[in-house]
Amino acid sequence: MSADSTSTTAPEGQAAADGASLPGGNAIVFDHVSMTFPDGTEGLSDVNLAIAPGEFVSIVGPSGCGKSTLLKVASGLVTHTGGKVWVDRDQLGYTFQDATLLPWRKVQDNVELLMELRDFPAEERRRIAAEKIELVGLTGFENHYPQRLSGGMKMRVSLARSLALNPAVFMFDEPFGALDEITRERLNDEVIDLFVREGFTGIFVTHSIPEAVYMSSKVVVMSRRPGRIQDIFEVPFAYPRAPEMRYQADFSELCGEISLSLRKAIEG
Ligand SMILES: Nc1ncnc2c1ncn2[C@@H]1O[C@H](COP(=O)(O)OP(=O)(O)OP(=O)(O)O)[C@@H](O)[C@H]1O
Repeated sequence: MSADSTSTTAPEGQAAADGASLPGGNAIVFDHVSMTFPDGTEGLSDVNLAIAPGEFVSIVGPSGCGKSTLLKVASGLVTHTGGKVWVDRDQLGYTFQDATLLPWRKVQDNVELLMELRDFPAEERRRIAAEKIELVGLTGFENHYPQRLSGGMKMRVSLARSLALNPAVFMFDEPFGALDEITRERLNDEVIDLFVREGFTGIFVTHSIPEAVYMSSKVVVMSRRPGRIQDIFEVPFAYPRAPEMRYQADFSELCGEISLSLRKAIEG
């Protein structure tokens, strides 16, 4: 069902059980969205952004500008105070900076968690979990507890857990910020691989401009708080992407343009 978290009824003909019938056929639409927290802090102001199915959009912006708030508004974790949000919340996947695994559950049981909450039959849960565990390269680790996994492996479990519900829209809130560079680059490639194979729409918050360009079909730069959309950059490189792309002149040039925009955002 399409969601407008102001809980007003969607205009006739726009309520949608699938992304195809969201406004303009988009997978997610922010229409003049603003968000003021109860203490009066303005998190977002007049955000307008439409993301088409199959796009991978990274969001960069000054610290505290409202990037996480934007994802939370989309997922319904917080309710926006103005405008409209359109997204099919039944088909949302979400990974956070912290893998948020339950320490007392083995890998298999962590991956089954969201399916359990949705009452999937046990046999189906096991089958889908095995499939997704294989997809993220963790076959053989099903019976390990999170404390025996590296940071990168924990993130893979978190990805598998979200992938189990086959999300049409997958939101990533700085998922690899705490990892070392090599692990981070490897996971970048794995997410791109999943994106190409699974065909979801991606929204990826990061502080790293090269990571944003490497992953995305578009990079959105937000202004400083209250966050607005300041600039949108098209990324002209085809998928799948080769790690060497990071050393190409046109890649560096685009990173430079985005960096300039970000500097303007920070300076206001
Ligand atoms: N519950 C809340 N009440 C009041 N203010 C809040 C609340 N949650 C977040 N904020 C404020 O809203 C602003 C946006 O926060 P948000 O976490 O979305 O920023 P961000 O761009 O993701 O930051 P960072 O890049 O540092 O992770 C910040 O100034 C933050 O302090």
